[in-house]
Amino acid sequence: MAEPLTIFLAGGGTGGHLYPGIAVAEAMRAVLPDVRPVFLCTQREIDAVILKPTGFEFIPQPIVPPVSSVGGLLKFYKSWRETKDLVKQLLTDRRPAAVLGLGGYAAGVAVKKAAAQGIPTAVLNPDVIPGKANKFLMSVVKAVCCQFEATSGFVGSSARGKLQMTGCPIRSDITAPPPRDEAAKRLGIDPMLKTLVVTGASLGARTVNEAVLTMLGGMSLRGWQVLHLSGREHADAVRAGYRDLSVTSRVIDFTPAMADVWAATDLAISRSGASSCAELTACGIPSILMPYPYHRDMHQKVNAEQLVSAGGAVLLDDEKDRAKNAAKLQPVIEQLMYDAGKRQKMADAAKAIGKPDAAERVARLLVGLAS
Ligand SMILES: CC(=O)N[C@H]1[C@@H](OP(=O)(O)OP(=O)(O)OC[C@H]2O[C@@H](n3ccc(=O)[nH]c3=O)[C@H](O)[C@@H]2O)O[C@H](CO)[C@@H](O)[C@@H]1O
Repeated sequence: MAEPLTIFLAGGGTGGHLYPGIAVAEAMRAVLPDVRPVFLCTQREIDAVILKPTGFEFIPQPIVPPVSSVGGLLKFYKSWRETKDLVKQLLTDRRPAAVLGLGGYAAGVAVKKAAAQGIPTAVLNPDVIPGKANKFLMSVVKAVCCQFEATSGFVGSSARGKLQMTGCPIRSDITAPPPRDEAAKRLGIDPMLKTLVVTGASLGARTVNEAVLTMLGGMSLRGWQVLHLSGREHADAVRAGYRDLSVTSRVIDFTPAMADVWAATDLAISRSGASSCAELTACGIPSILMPYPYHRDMHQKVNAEQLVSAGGAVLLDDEKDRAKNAAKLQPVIEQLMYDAGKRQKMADAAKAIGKPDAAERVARLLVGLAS
């Protein structure tokens, strides 16, 4: 009997890196049932929280993020060396047929080492602007899987030929959404009310949470409820915030059931990480995007601009100040909440640039590289 094809998926540390990998792993199984995806993730708690329920094998690497201080860099180099030893062993023991980098600091060692050994490699690049790890890896990989055409303006001419506009892979249950009523029931929200979803991605976003709570203190929500995905770290503060408000709300710290969430969403306030953008467009959801304001390259803002220029979203800079953010948010929300026609136009525009089959495209590419 032929041995199953092992494929390494390297990266982690946030949902934004892991979920596209999970989507590709699921799609590879559909293309080739005896493929064996193995995740080389990080030791962060969120990685285990996300990967355990999938049933896919995962191996945490000792890698830590590079922090720009002498101590931080020393820690990073030490963890890089330890990760190199682990990866070297894994490449020998498990003999993967291909390696996919999922972006971020936890992808670098495995993709680089595999490429040096002649194993076919590719990276996912779902943000418009490639991150440091992807820039570092573009010269060694065979393919760079992108979500946005605009990425070609941010890479050198040698990498440009490797770009493939696959889209950002999305979990399969999200692209085949359940009926809205059933989703609302499972989420514990009222199916008769319209739903404003607030999300700061898998870890939550304190400034987004605070902006929304402050805004809600100054308005009433006729016919609407709020489903607030707070992030684990911020759940207590957000729950306490709603106690003082007369708003129908449900706070969930983190849920893997995003298919239910998006199926029940009428309007979203969201960060603009790559997967959030991919899900909002694939599902056709009108949104107000508040990009993460602390990255030097402001890549979430550039992601958001792609949805805005298509007409599917409104961009609102996060001023890192709850009162200023709330004051800017309120008129935009009020206008969209009570203008169903405008929401529908935005939903259609978002959907027009969505790529719901991205996972399958990347899976086929990877299986092709591996065989
Ligand atoms: C702060 C930061 O540096 N974030 C980066 C991180 O993604 P980060 O994880 O912050 O954000 P993304 O939008 O890419 O992904 C969030 C994912 O978490 C899921 N989700 C969210 C809440 C929840 O309760 N349950 C759940 O499953 C969403 O459905 C989505 O799939 O990598 C992305 C890809 O390089 C970048 O674009 C982001 O800038």
